[in-house]
Amino acid sequence: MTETSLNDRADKQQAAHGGTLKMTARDVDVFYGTKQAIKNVSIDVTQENVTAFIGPSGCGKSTFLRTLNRMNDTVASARVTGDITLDGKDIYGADMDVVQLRARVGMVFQKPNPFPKSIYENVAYGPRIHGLASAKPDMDAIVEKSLRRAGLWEEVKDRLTDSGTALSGGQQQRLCIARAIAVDPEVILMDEPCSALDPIATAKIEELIHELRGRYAIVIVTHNMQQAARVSQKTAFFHLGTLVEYGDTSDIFTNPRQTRTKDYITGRYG
Ligand SMILES: Nc1ncnc2c1ncn2[C@@H]1O[C@H](COP(=O)(O)OP(=O)(O)OP(=O)(O)O)[C@@H](O)[C@H]1O
Repeated sequence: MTETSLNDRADKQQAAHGGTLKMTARDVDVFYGTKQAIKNVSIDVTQENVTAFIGPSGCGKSTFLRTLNRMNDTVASARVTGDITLDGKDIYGADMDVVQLRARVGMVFQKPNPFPKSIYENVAYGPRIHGLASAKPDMDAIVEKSLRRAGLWEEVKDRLTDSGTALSGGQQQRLCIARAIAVDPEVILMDEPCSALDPIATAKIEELIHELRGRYAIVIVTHNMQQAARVSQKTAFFHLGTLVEYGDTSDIFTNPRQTRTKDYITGRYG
């Protein structure tokens, strides 16, 4: 295929999705036992955009986020149906290596959860189990690069042997982001990453999200509509397990098409 036609194809893909398609979900249902938490959700996650999932408590944002790296597999009662792909490949397919998948689609949780180990070890652990570094200098380079990308290097470079749990909450969360980055992910899922942080630590994480945008496809669940407006380019509004509306963040917040979205963003419920 000529370079021109490859470019044409890429342009068309961009036009179709407002970005390069990274993950797709089609007709996804999630059940906990007999209770249905997600109903028929279809959405595209694009490379260049930060995608925010918003909606009232219990609407299924976290449940849906966790389908994107099969984190729901760890919940015995959870059952997922429908199709979810990463670079066109079915992530629920029999030949998908779940450990590999969770490195490619990393996750940062609501409460910072560093291992009770040194700062260095927190970052080096993943690359070690995935065999990404063959010698100490390689590992040192991965640890430094990951901490730099997470905006933490300057604060910790002289105390890499200190425990990760001794850092402030905001630093711990950036350490968890560095840990996700260390295994070279393609997508980073963030489940309310700032809800346990003060406003200054929150601002740093938001700044970091801006810096990481494009290098990684990012999906963030947030309760905070201002945060969604600040950090994302695409927003998905969930209500009672359904995806009510998905579009450009600017449209969702200024010109929503659905009454339920409008009611939520104007504070009528939530
Ligand atoms: N492990 C579980 N077992 C059973 N039900 C669950 C489980 N996790 C979530 N649920 C239920 O699934 C529904 C969706 O929950 P989920 O946590 O995904 O919503 P959410 O929008 O992320 O809520 P919040 O904003 O409060 O975190 C809720 O009714 C919840 O009670």
